[in-house]
Amino acid sequence: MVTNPSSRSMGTVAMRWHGDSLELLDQRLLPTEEHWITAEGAAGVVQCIADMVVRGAPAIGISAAYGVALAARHAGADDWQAEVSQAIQELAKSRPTAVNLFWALERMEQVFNSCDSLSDAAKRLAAEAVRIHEEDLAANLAMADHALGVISPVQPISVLTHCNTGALATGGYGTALGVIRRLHEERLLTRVYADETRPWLQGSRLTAWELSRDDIPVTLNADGAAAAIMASGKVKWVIVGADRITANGDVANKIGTYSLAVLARHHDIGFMVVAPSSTVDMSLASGIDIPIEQRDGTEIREIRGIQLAPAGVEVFNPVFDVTPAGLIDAIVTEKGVIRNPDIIGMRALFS
Ligand SMILES: CSC[C@H]1O[C@H](OP(=O)(O)O)[C@H](O)[C@@H]1O
Repeated sequence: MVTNPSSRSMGTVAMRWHGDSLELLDQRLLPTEEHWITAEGAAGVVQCIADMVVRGAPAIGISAAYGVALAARHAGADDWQAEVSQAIQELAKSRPTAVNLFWALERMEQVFNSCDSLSDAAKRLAAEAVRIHEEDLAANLAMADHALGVISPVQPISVLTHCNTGALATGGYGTALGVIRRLHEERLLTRVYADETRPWLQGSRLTAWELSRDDIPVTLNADGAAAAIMASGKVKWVIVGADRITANGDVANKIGTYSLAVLARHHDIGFMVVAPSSTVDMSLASGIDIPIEQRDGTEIREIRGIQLAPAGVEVFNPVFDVTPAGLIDAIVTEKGVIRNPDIIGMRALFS
């Protein structure tokens, strides 16, 4: 029996699996509209990932896994192997930076390679996608436990976060936002400062929405205000997610993360990265090897069709940057914590 893991996670969810169809909450429309899209087969999932209906490294991987399951479900009896293979290839092209996508597709491909009939593939690929989803939720809960051990606050603290790493970006609960959620549950959180996260505004549109829904105290700030917030002594930790972590502990995350790490070091504030092991890519030696997605300049020139800049002005829009391991105090995964990450610490946990 294929279940919907989202039904077991508390509160906000990004996706709903029904055994034969996948619904995605359209994150482009939040916070003003809660609209669910039914993905039209694997091609529909590719479109939803590329257009950022669903986004966030773990959520992309989970959605892609469901996309492969849908490909098997919709495949023709004669050509099912070619159709599923093709779907895996198309899904792999949907976004380049978050390694969770490729990790999930590899897991699905392994199952697919051992299937001997279409009905076997349809059943087992759906079950594997659900497992990937469930494991991600469990990893988030485990990471929150580990992170609390690192922070070990004796009294409530305020923290600063960037982008959206919550239930919307994952299989549920969240990575960095899961840690923040746990601090709140333990009454150890005074307030979250949430960077608005230009240009796509994951912070203002998604994080502020998620936290407000759960009555977690949040103050939204322009990205440029982070330095002043840190200088004021208000925050003890900067807590962020990741899209890819390389063998030496370098971290690709939403554009603007690197500058936060520099600022945190200057102000002697802890800098924590929270990500499941599916975000770790030990095949890349360092962050310089990470493919950084460049998105269309329209994301900076306009907001929802409203012109913000001279039409056609040249735009530089890399949507991720790389934070060098040396600026990170702790990488928290469900397998454990790497303090002051380097290749030795990474290998100790991931090889
Ligand atoms: C726990 S999500 C990791 C990550 O995904 C976000 O990117 P995007 O919204 O472009 O998919 C961001 O970098 C988050 O930190």
